[in-house]
Amino acid sequence: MSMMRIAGGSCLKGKVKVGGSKNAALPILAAALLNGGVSVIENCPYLADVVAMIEILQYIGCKVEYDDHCAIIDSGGLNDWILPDKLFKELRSSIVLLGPMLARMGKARFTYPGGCDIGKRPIDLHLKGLKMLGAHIDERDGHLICSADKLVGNHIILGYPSVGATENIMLAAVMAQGKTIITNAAREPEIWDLQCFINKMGGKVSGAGTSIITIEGVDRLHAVHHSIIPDRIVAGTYMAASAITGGDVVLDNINAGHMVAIIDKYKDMGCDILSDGDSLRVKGPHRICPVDITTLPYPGFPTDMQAITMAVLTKADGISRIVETVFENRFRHVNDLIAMGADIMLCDKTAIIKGVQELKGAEVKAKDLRGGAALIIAALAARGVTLIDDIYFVNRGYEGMCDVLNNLGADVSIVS
Ligand SMILES: CC(=O)N[C@H]1[C@@H](OP(=O)(O)OP(=O)(O)OC[C@H]2O[C@@H](n3ccc(=O)[nH]c3=O)[C@H](O)[C@@H]2O)O[C@H](CO)[C@@H](O)[C@@H]1O
Ligand SMILES: C=C(OP(=O)(O)O)C(=O)O
Repeated sequence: MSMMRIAGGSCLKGKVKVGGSKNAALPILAAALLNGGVSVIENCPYLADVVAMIEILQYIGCKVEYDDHCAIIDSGGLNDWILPDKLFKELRSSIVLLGPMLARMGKARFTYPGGCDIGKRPIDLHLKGLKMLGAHIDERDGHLICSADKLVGNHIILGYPSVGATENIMLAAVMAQGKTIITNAAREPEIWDLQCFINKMGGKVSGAGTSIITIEGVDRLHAVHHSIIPDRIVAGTYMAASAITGGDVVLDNINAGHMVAIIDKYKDMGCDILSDGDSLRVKGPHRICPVDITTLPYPGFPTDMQAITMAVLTKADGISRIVETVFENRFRHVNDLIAMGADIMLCDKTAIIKGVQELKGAEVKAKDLRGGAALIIAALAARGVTLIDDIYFVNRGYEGMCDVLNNLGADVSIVS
């Protein structure tokens, strides 16, 4: 297994070109099943989760070419309704294949999805929504068998604005008979990007970005060409790297409008942030100011930035509080930060972070994607060398992170 070795202490300076969003690319790859034809998807990041999603599409009969961040998918040959267990468990977004599979094949057999181990992550809202569109679901031997003679639009009120459930219902409803309304839908930018993709292939979806999404079912869709939105969490991670090292980093190819909650918080932390819409210049402060954060669905502060921002706050000039409201087990990075000299106390959903003068290098282990990224951020500012084991978690969400950080002046390498 690979480890990341980071010799801390460099002040990061330079430019980063931010790639396409993982969480937008994955449902859009799933949506490529719907048109039974060609989808050209640009700015598609080269990440472990994207590779797994492409392998699933190939397994069930699609032709896929992937080169230079462009995926070309021909879903005309879709011929299998049994989704491969091992690949399905490699990522969370495999579950959003269910909606398009029902729309195209009328059935699907699948196991429970994978993704970061940050809570129970049930799929009840997905299944309830699909049942309301006419799907039948049976559980047998650890597999779910889902079928529908036809899908019919309905009014679905989500008990929680789940990102994945909103996507799955949108995808199933695109070719359903009649109108579907999703109330209390997730409002994340990745949902808006999915709506753009669906509409470019001839779908009729409106309202993404608000909590009410309307889908008018259509009979057929056509070929589509689309470019994925920038990854706001990757951008936020390099913002954190600049903040904790007192650096001066320019983030190119971002959408500042998708990052308002993150930018506001990093300004409160003392960062000097200049934005011109699709680029951001982030200058880290001399001393980081403590802040209080509550993670919330969009447009609130994203849970995916929680661990990363906690790493920055370990060096703040005072006490910060972070309340994690989205996932019930997303503090697994805390003990490793403590091993690096951080002073953090956990009390149920709240982490109390007392800033310290200095972090020190240590041997630590990534437990999930953003928790792993948080350890990298802390290590950049720590005295001495940090070794981060199980670094493969980070490859699920960051492309070429070692090179990006070294280009900014860090001292990072992968060791076996
Ligand atoms: C691939 C992807 O896009 N992943 C993102 C997506 O995950 P994901 O789509 O899994 O996140 P959800 O919005 O569905 O989950 C939010 C909360 O709802 C709960 N829930 C969800 C579905 C369900 O059927 N029942 C239920 O109880 C979850 O356990 C969790 O506590 O949104 C999360 C919240 O912004 C992000 O952290 C993830 O990075
Ligand atoms: C939790 C995340 O991903 P996933 O939902 O794919 O596990 C994430 O991107 O931070």
